[in-house]
Amino acid sequence: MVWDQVWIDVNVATMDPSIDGAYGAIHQAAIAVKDGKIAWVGPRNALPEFDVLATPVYRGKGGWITPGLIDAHTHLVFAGNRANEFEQRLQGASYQDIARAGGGIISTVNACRDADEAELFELGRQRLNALAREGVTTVEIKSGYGLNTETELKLLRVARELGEHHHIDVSTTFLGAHAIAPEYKDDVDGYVDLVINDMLPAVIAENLADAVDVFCENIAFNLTQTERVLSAAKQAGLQIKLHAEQLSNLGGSMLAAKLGAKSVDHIEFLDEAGVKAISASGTCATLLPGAFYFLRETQLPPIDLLRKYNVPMVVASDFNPGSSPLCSTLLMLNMACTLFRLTPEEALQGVTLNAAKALGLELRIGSITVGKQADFCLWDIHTPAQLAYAFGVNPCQNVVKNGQVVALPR
Ligand SMILES: N=CN[C@@H](CCC(=O)O)C(=O)O
Ligand SMILES: [Zn+2]
Repeated sequence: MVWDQVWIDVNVATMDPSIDGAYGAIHQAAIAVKDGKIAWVGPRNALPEFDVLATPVYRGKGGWITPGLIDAHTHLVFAGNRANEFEQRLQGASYQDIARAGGGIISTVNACRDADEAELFELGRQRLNALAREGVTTVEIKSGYGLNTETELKLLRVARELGEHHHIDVSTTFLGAHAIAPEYKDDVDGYVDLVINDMLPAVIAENLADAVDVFCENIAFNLTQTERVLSAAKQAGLQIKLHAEQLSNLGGSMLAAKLGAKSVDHIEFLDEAGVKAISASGTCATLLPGAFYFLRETQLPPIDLLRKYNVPMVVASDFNPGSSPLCSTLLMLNMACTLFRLTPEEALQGVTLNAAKALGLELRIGSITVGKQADFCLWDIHTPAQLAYAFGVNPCQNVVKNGQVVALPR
């Protein structure tokens, strides 16, 4: 047997639900890789004979291997920063006050309209490097800071180019309905027409989006407007997801469930009826502890209800300049446990297999399973719980992407 590489002297948290036990763990394990895929995984003493002269063998010194981490909700391509609003909020202004006064998302929109693609690409590359150092191998990147066709296309082109020039795979999401463009502040439905009839066709023509998202909220788009955009996206064959129940309960998650959304995101104000609806539709619940922590204006999401109805919980950074300027998926693991009381295993599921589900990629990534893409990380830890337990000293030792050991950016 000749494989491309073999890993031994490791413990493996496969995150594969078909393997019994916490984390789908295999202790004293081995992994074999062939043609960019997982070819074999199991106990070291069951590893089939292989040609040791022809096969590179990596020793993990008893560390743990997990699937490559997936950050399934980011707004990572943006220019400018909103530290001034951070100061305003610390002096008593709310996120909604600032948005209603013409700041918030619109502040970043102005910066993005002025920025060129090269500047946006370099900013995005640095942020992807930060996530890559923490073992992230797939990232979702949304647009939503253009609010005109030209700039929404610019942001999505940059997101696509980042995926082409970085080892991290990028899944892109069109979020033209992120806020009402200043030019349409008195004609919201007119702006929704622009999103559906002008932006969406242009995004599709250049194949720039894998999914479409909307911000359904009292400072953004109501249920009717949200349904118009998501229905148009579905009709065009794109996956849909929704920023829902972040600051209030408009019933966005119920609508998303009805339309078969891959995920509803934030959901701090989600109620039991909404949880039952997303459970029935197989929609994932994307938890964004960074926004909860940074804004401190919302309430805890209904974790016990999500558990009760077996809703797949996703954990993501929501990295963006306004509500979650926290570019760290490892920090989100810690916050998912310390703030939202997830178990370390639930949190790790949230950045592996469940995150893959939220992106429609669970057949390809998210667990260490024979036939899946060989995306995995070696960590200098004694138990997988350490990934959520401690923060600040990065335990990531090696990253394998598509079966290639990658040189992590310094
Ligand atoms: N709430 C909507 N969108 C982002 C925040 C965007 C911003 O404030 O720039 C979020 O997911 O939190
Ligand atoms: Zn977001």
